[in-house]
Amino acid sequence: MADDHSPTPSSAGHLSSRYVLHAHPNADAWVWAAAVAIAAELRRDLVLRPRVRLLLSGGTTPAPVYAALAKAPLEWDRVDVALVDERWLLPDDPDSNARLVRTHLLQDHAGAARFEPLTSSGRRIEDAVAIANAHAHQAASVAVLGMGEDGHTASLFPGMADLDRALGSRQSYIAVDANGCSGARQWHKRISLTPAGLARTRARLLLLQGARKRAVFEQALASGDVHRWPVLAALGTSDSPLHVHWYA
Ligand SMILES: O=C1O[C@H](COP(=O)(O)O)[C@@H](O)[C@H](O)[C@H]1O
Repeated sequence: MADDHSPTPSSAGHLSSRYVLHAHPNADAWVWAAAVAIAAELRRDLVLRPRVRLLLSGGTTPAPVYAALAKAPLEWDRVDVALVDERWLLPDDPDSNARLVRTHLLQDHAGAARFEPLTSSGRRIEDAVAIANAHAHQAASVAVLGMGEDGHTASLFPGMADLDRALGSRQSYIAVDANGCSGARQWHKRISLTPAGLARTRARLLLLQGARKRAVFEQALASGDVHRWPVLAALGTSDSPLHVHWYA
């Protein structure tokens, strides 16, 4: 399914009801539409619950959206911010997803939010995963996802030895080793949200930039093979589709 800005791609086939494509004319429109959409999901749940949960990705794409979202006038002191995935790095490491979120989201109004990094000094990866799974009992209002040009999302990489275990897991988070997956670069040891964890979030957004990523997404939809294109695990249902925000 696509919105007014863009025709439904014919290659989307039977998966077309599981996502909505929002094609934006430029970077500014993309940033503000995505930030407004995330804020709206949070605001909706803040009316219903004492605390709400927001799951965020790292990588090179989302920083400007996070900076715009930080300016949203929400009751941020009732928002728990957690990560979709993390490289096995300490939260203050410049290459960690936690550092990206701290630098770009936890500023302005959003500085009042409570942040739960996935890693901590002296914590073993098994303990980090157990803590993440305990926190995940509180269902998230919204998850913000990215996608690499290899078709990975969160830390679910094509060809990863742990991919089947991740796809079949009933846990929300697992530790993975993406050794040999070029998209994981030097950070092969990671913690990732699983499709089961993602299914527990009420809404999900995928942030994409550039013609290459759009082509990768189309290729994934045409193939339908989640092992080759793990981003397909992010697709929602016809009742709760994945919202894909894209600009060229
Ligand atoms: O390694 C990661 O990559 C993906 C995609 O990142 P991008 O640089 O292509 O935007 C990201 O969504 C994920 O959180 C991160 O750990």
